[in-house]
Amino acid sequence: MRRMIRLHPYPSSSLSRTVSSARALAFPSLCFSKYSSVSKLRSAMGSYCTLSKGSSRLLFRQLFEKESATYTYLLADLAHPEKQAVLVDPVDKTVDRDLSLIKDLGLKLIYAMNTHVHADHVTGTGLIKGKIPGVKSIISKASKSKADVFVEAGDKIYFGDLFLEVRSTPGHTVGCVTYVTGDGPDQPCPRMAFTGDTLLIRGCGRTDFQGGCSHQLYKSVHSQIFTLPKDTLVYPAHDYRGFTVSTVGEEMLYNPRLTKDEESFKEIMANLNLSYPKMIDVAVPANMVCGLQDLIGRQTEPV
Ligand SMILES: N[C@@H](CCC(=O)N[C@@H](CSS)C(=O)NCC(=O)O)C(=O)O
Repeated sequence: MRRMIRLHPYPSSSLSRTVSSARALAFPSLCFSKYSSVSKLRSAMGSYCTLSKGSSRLLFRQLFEKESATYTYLLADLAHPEKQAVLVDPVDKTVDRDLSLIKDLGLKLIYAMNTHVHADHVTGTGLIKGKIPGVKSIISKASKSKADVFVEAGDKIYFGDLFLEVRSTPGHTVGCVTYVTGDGPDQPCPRMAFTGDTLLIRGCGRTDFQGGCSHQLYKSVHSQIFTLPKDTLVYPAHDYRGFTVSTVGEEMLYNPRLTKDEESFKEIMANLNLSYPKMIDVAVPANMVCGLQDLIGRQTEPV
């Protein structure tokens, strides 16, 4: 069953904002020598969509936590009277920074959501709930973790009049989901996919613990992410090499793992030889309760 998750129902507002140059910011200077013309490059990467009302009303920030190389994403609907906002994959160590930004920007945080049960850092969700009591935590039902709201494929998570659609993308963990900005005239264009650890830039999440499965990850990426428009922006939960954003079209062309056939992919994944995340024994139990166990006894700055 598809559900719409909206904490504060309100009538839609009419918009008369001028279209900004967000597209130029998203695609600063794509210029690869193998493409002899702009049109060839465009057909490989996906044609540009017309900027929507949703693009100008969306406030978007990519935030970084350097110890675990984790990205947290802040999204808000600036056209909504309350400027409702969500945080995707907050980290405990950077909660104060994130909440101070939210305060500076005059946003109302309504959801702290996770793409999955992380193994390398403790989620900031528990701390955030302690500091801003109305905030609700969100995670997938399949994660079997504790949270206020459990989501499944097809659910829409509203913040103001904008929404994130839930796509089930297991493989790195059983409960991994990808949150994708809405499809519609008043939603951001190009779309944005918050892929967690399912799809990384020129890589993907490991599949050797937490119910990981290479076959599932391959299927998830090909059926749930590579079927999005090619100009969809890909925002992962981690990057270890300094990349910040990619597109579906770019990953379909250049991802060294997911451009392979499934058998070759499985072989690559079986031979990654990565050491276990340093924090795994602390992070997984903490994240199974959305970081709430850490609340007691922790010294936190009031926001
Ligand atoms: N060295 C880091 C952990 C690095 C790591 O294993 N990253 C994960 C995502 S966090 S569980 C991963 O899937 N990496 C895929 C890859 O190809 O690097 C630490 O000790 O925390």
